[in-house]
Amino acid sequence: MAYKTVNPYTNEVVKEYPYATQEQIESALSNANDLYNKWKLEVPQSRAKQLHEIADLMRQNSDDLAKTMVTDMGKLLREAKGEVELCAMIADYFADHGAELLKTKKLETIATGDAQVKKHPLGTLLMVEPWNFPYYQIMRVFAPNFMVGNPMLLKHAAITPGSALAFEKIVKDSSAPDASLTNLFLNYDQVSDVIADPRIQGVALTGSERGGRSVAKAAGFNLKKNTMELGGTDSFIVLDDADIDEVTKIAWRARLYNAGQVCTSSKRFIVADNLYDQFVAKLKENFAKGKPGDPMDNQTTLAPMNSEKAKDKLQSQVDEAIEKGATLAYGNEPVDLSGQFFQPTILTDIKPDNPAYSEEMFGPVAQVYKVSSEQEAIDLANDSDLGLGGIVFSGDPKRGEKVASKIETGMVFVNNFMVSLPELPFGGVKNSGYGREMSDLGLNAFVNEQLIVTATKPNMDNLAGGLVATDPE
Ligand SMILES: NC(=O)c1ccc[n+]([C@@H]2O[C@H](COP(=O)([O-])OP(=O)(O)OC[C@H]3O[C@@H](n4cnc5c(N)ncnc54)[C@H](O)[C@@H]3O)[C@@H](O)[C@H]2O)c1
Ligand SMILES: O=CCCC(=O)O
Repeated sequence: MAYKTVNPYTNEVVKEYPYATQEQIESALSNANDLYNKWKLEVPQSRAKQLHEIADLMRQNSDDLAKTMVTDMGKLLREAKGEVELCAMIADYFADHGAELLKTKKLETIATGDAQVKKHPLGTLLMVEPWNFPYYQIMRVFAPNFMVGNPMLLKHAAITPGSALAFEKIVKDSSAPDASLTNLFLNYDQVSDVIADPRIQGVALTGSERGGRSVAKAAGFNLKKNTMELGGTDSFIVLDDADIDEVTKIAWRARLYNAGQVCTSSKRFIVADNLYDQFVAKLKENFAKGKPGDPMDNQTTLAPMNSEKAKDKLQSQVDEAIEKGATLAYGNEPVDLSGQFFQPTILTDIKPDNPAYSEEMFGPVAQVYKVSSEQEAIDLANDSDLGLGGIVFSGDPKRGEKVASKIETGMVFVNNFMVSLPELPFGGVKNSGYGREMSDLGLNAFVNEQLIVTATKPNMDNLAGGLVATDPE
């Protein structure tokens, strides 16, 4: 069995699903292509009502949807409900603004005729998604592309099949056409085959660098447009004039939210030397407060990790970091529960030759670095192959903004927690990937921006310097 829900709190195997059959794949591609041929003749506004309906259905079914996610990958129930609400907000946002953002743009030109860029759908897309936000990752691609008119096939993570089916059901229960989103339990070879199919016109992946490289290779070989939302080692810079009380209220949340399994979690805290001791002491105090337990229980504040495999990988990264010279400032004790719990852990004194310096740790482990100048903080933040997000704290927001603009990542927040909202572009640089999701940038990721220049009759007068054949006479 290929796709499997294993509850990471109880370790119970809840349900298993086989890989998709060739017939299922062919039927999904064919139905999606038929829908594309229908949608391309319609205006985006005609889909807004259906997208609002999907938002409403998500809100009405929030409890069940949230519980499905908790069973699949173990996040806290109240965080799961927050994720469902964010999905509904994203759907509402693109339903309200999609048509306006996709409207035809007129261009000023010396060419003969009226020039305009029209935005057409591209065709069917394949989205390949990870388990850490089982619905939100889908919705980031689904809502904008539904408005554009691109039908979608979903390949979700093998450990979150329940969430994949629940999202698909919401779409099918709405008045949106069934082929708007089809879930397929694909294996990696089937992913490559689907990408190669001429009916697929784009691929959106969120996941690891390794997964990204594989899928981008197949997309590149087949000349399919693609976006890659990959990992991060985001820094949280505390400048020497920062308000340490405000900083410490945010810092632990920025690391421990979703059991630390967030691409934009603050993974490297880079702290000015005058505030370092206070920062580490307060981080330890806050990390010690987590109450492990059943993620369905509202009293629990420390959720299990998503799987035994993920926990084992994090444990081996922490063990190696310590073996190679890092100081264990807090944590790394076993949690006395049978689920996949990892005690929040703080590592310091990590030198550049320690593998932990450059690896992404995808769980509740914070690295803290001491720096003696603003420039040292910037250099350390940029000394990474990844470039997703980041946070800068300063008593002077203008100074914080200046430092933020020197950080080589796709997103930086000054004096606050990073938030993801439909109107804000999301994405990274370097090995964190390329392209953006959400906002107008995400909406335009898979659009044919078609130039049309309309003249009433030919006029050669204004073509001097243009690429035209020389007059034979
Ligand atoms: N930038 C972002 O928006 C973002 C968001 C969430 C997670 N992430 C990153 O995702 C990673 C955690 O997720 P993961 O480890 O499950 O990622 P992963 O790359 O293993 O899996 C993500 C998806 O890609 C599929 N996949 C992986 N390799 C593939 C291959 N060779 N062919 C076809 N499909 C393949 C998986 O089955 C899954 O559906 C972390 O690095 C995290 O930072 C990034
Ligand atoms: O895990 C990555 C997405 C989380 C976010 O939107 O910040």
